Amino acid sequence: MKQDAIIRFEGVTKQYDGLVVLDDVSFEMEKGKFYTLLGPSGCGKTTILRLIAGFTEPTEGTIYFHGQPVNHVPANKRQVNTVFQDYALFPHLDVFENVAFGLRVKKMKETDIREKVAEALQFVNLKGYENRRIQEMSGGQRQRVAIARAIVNEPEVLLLDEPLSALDLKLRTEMQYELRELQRRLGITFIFVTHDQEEALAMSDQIFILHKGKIQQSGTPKDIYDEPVNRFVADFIGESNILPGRMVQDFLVEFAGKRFECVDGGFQPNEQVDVVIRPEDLEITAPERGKLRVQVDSQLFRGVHYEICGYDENGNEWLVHSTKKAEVGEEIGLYFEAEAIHVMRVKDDGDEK
Ligand SMILES: Nc1ncnc2c1ncn2[C@@H]1O[C@H](COP(=O)(O)OP(=O)(O)OP(=O)(O)O)[C@@H](O)[C@H]1O
Repeated sequence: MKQDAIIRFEGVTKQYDGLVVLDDVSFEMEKGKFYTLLGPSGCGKTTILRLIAGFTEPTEGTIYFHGQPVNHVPANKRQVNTVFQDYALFPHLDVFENVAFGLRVKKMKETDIREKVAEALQFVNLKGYENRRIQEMSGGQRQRVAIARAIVNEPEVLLLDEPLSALDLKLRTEMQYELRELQRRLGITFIFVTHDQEEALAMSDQIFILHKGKIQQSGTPKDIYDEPVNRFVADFIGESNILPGRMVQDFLVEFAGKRFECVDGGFQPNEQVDVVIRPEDLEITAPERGKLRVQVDSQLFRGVHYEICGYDENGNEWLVHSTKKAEVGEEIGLYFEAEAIHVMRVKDDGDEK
């Protein structure tokens, strides 16, 4: 175990009425990092948060905080606070009293409460809003009140369950910066749940990708984007061209009816593989200069690039992001470096093939 692991799951399974929601999940989280649980609806993200918070217990396996088992430790005895999707603020109380709530429950002295609430509101840039009613606050401000209410308790871990999903895109992007910055300043562990892959890539130190009750991959945003371990991850994170292929030998892979040099090794000769090439790693050339020939089927202007879709001679679909324009019906060449080819073992990702 790492020295500063604050939370550890060991073989954690969670079932509801016989339905396996988490299946033998193990991981560690360190102090002071920004973690994101990412995955499609129903993959078990909220269940992990509920297990960490102590709202529910594992069916099997053990959860440790600082190396101590906590399966039976109640929620109010854990150094964990949660910011919920709907914020769960008290509409009849003003901002100050919403933030002070947990401290009053703990029967803290009034002077200490004033000091701590002021500090928490300062942290989320809401100084001066103490006497406002919740109804008079915007969506982004309510979000910040909810965060202040959680951090005022000085938790070791802050759980955030899709906290930005109610906000419009512009505010959401602003709050992404704010939350990330807040986490850095506070230095506490944030565990953030989202099903938005761009949000996860932008905010996290480490991402856990969940699917069908299993962690498919964990790593830094860059690791996961550059080196997805299976089809599910490659497809879920960013846009990808994913093709079935065969490893001829190390550093030589066959797909789309041709052989290409690549930088991946350690495979069995003739091993079946999946090949990923990101759309931005494809370059449009004259047909005779490309590694593949593609007939352009559609084109969309996306502001920073054109999104071009076409088919090669074998009927494989190709998505290309390019600053160069192409004409529908035109034959183009696609060039890519050996480094752009990412070869993955055909691993079971829980999906029916
Ligand atoms: N208390 C419960 N009783 C029975 N089934 C539950 C319960 N809580 C969750 N589930 C089921 O467990 C599965 C995982 O739920 P969970 O809320 O963890 O998913 P999620 O990844 O957070 O999804 P979403 O993004 O939609 O919130 C779902 O199929 C859900 O219906």
